[in-house]
Amino acid sequence: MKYGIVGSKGKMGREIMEYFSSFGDECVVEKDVDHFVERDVPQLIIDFSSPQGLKESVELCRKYNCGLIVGTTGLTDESFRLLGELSKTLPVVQSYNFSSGMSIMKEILKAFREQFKDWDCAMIEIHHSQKKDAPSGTAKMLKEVIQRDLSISSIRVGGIFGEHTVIFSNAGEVVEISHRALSRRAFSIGVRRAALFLLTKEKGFFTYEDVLKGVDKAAEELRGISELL
Ligand SMILES: NC(=O)C1=CN([C@@H]2O[C@H](COP(=O)(O)OP(=O)(O)OC[C@H]3O[C@@H](n4cnc5c(N)ncnc54)[C@H](OP(=O)(O)O)[C@@H]3O)[C@@H](O)[C@H]2O)C=CC1
Ligand SMILES: O=C(O)C1=N[C@H](C(=O)O)C[C@H](O)C1
Repeated sequence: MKYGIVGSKGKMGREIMEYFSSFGDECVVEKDVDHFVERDVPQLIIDFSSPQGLKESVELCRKYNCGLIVGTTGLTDESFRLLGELSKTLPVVQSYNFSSGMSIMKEILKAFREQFKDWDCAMIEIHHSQKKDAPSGTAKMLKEVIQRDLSISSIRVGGIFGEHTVIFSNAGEVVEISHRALSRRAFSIGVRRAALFLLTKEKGFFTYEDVLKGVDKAAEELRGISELL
């Protein structure tokens, strides 16, 4: 596939380019703050930049008439308004966490949140020291899943790729539900799944859970990508 990346020189941008190139995918548009390269027309744009960068991604999607994958966190109401507008005519996949383990953690929390309703609850998220936003996008997303008010502690240290722990405790016990990314590959694998899903859609707003539900094995085999599963 031919794709473009906004945030191409960033940590995730470089990881995605490396992973996608192992499938023969071609990055034909690169965009950063002072960098723009256009080698061909992309079939989709991938945004791992900043809320400001996302505005540029939306403009690029209109220019190339192609879909958008958004991994950027710290999005504002205005960001979601722009994505909602775009999704009326083109497909958009947005997620604050493209790892499949995090989708499973969300399912676990959905299944058990009711049983923990009388327990205290708090969250800790730990990321590398260069991360700009706090709390992380994933922490905000998990808070929505848990459906209650809780405190989130954010730690920024070293090169940690991303750790999220939800703690339930009462006077006598503690239950912790944790996810830890062991490398950025955990995210880029999900981004490529989302890209293959996006290419089958004409328009609409989708989450990564929609991608996981909608990935059709037969269609994947037809495209020769069954090694992804
Ligand atoms: N959803 C998910 O699964 C994941 C999400 N993320 C999120 O992805 C985003 C990027 O993370 P990461 O790669 O670590 O960050 P980096 O700071 O390493 O990279 C960000 C990149 O975006 C570029 N950028 C920033 N603003 C603009 C703009 N206005 N226009 C064009 N380019 C811009 C920067 O360009 P320049 O260098 O020129 O400033 C840089 O290359 C963050 O929001 C992070 O939270 C990260 C990992 C997983
Ligand atoms: O900035 C990061 O690195 C990450 N950001 C995402 C977030 O804010 O939740 C996802 C992941 O934890 C890595």
